[in-house]
Amino acid sequence: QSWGYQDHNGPEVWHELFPLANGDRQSPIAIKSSEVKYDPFLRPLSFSYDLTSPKVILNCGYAFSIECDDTEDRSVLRAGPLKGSYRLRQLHFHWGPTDDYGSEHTVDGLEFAAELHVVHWNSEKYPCFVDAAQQPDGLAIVGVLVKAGEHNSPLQKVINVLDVIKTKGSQVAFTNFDPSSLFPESLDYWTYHGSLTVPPLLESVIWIVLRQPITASSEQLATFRSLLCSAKGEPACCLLSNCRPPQPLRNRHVRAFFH
Ligand SMILES: NS(=O)(=O)c1ccco1
Ligand SMILES: [Zn+2]
Repeated sequence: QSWGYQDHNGPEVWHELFPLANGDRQSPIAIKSSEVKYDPFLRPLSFSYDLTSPKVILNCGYAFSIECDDTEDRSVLRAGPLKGSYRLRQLHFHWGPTDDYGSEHTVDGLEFAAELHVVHWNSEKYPCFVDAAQQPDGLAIVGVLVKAGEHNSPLQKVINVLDVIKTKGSQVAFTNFDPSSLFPESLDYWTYHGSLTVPPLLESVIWIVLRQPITASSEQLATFRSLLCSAKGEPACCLLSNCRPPQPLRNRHVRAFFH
């Protein structure tokens, strides 16, 4: 694709090709816990994931993603801030060049080493992901902050295959994996209306950012950075960072499930 995360094609110039970049419900955002509002009508998150939904792990050039079979309602996210049920589509990570930053959402000015995104689409209202991605309530993405620290063993299953998908466009079978094995113990969350954080930056996402970070070791985080954004046969170019900085909140409020 034409865009990326380097100076010549990164987040600061995405607006030239994708005008939504300057929209009024862009993601990520800087969450300020003193400005969120507890909402007693928010419900606990409810998810049910089928181990066999994940099918392949893909190096898409700007990240690696675990792509799931979303041809039926086998793995879904419900309740929380959502109306209806949202079908699991894919999960992927964002990271930075060092352990000091790499998350997309920040909390009280704190940047985390990485961030997991678990992407779902509103399969009750829309026929497919691409249609849902055009609607204001089409997508629900769970964001999980990743702190540098203890080794993360469920994550190691993912990391072990990254050497087989080093170059952009490569993929390998990846199944029998439970995405919720990557969730923290607490499902406390903040929620707000935002967008995809990569082009085309569509403003169709109900964001659900978990308050409790998970950890990953420095070695595990370093493996993310060893992925290449170049295709096989091209000069090697490491994917050192793929995080978009926080965007203006504009006329939005962040609600909290907890208080
Ligand atoms: N980074 S993200 O989760 O907003 C996303 C999902 C699909 C494209 O971009
Ligand atoms: Zn993402």
